[in-house]
Amino acid sequence: MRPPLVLSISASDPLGASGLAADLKTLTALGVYGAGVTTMIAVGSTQGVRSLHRLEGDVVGAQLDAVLADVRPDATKIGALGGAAAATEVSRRVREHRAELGTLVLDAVMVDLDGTALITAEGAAVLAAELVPQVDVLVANTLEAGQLLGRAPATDAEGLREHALALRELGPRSVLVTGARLGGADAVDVLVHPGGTDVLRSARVDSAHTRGAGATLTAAIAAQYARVEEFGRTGQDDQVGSEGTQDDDITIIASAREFLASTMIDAQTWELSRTPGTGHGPLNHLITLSAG
Ligand SMILES: Nc1ncnc2c1ncn2[C@@H]1O[C@H](COP(=O)(O)OP(=O)(O)O)[C@@H](O)[C@H]1O
Ligand SMILES: Cc1ncc(COP(=O)(O)OP(=O)(O)O)c(N)n1
Repeated sequence: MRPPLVLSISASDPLGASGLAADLKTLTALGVYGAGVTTMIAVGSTQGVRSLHRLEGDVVGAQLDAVLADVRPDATKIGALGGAAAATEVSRRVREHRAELGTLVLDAVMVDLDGTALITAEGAAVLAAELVPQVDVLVANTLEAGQLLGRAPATDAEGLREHALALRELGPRSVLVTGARLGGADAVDVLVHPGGTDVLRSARVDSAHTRGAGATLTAAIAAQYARVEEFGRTGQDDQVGSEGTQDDDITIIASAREFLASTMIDAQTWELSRTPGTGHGPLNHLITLSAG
């Protein structure tokens, strides 16, 4: 027996709100073993990122080599890379091990919710040219989608759809462009997948605790793919083949969005910071463990 396993390749933050910490908590909450490769330390807090410390490319490469020589992920999530060194090492390992990474989910992390750039221009270029074409599922917010396409960010749902369609032309099987930054009563995301285009809406949660939403969503997506893979492996669900089905993307992404909403609603009343009422706090990733 082996548990469903997701490899997260992400940055670390000391608050544990985003990046690797958010990923590992989300994976734990969803019953999936999480392995983690660190790309960068993003020093920050509820008040935002103070400084970025990118790991040398060979340190990122060595972590990838060690973990991939040892375990076979059911799904892999790529998050913040920080710069060209990590992006190049990750792209190379993805090319070499593509068939052994399970479903590959890319959170195209470029800008955080405070507007801080989390990747250099050179890193973003490697991400766009080398990684985007190789992934199964690409998730980008409006700024990231615009940057990947060299266009102005979308300003409405139709723009989200156009950008998702254009990004899918670059190679991913499915593309989710998240539109929370557009405002409005609902958080609207657009998914373009093999079955068509879907507008996914959920009630906007009015909360100061939204840091790490994209990280949490993409970790939850990877977790659901890993669980589907495990069902296929253990024969627990004969409807799901080991390669999944074309309808999996919409079902899995909708379910990951529901998980995200529950983490956001539960953290709404948290008072975590020494300076309440300022900044952006984390979600309650462990909602499934605390629910009575
Ligand atoms: N206030 C909110 N209420 C409900 N959903 C939200 C809210 N903010 C973000 N989301 C959802 O969180 C996910 C991540 O979106 P977004 O914040 O755009 O990404 P990122 O964290 O990468 O910038 C999306 O599904 C988005 O709709
Ligand atoms: C260390 C670290 N990794 C990733 C991010 C970006 O996370 P994301 O959820 O995409 O966006 P925010 O909601 O956190 O802006 C990050 N901020 N830090």
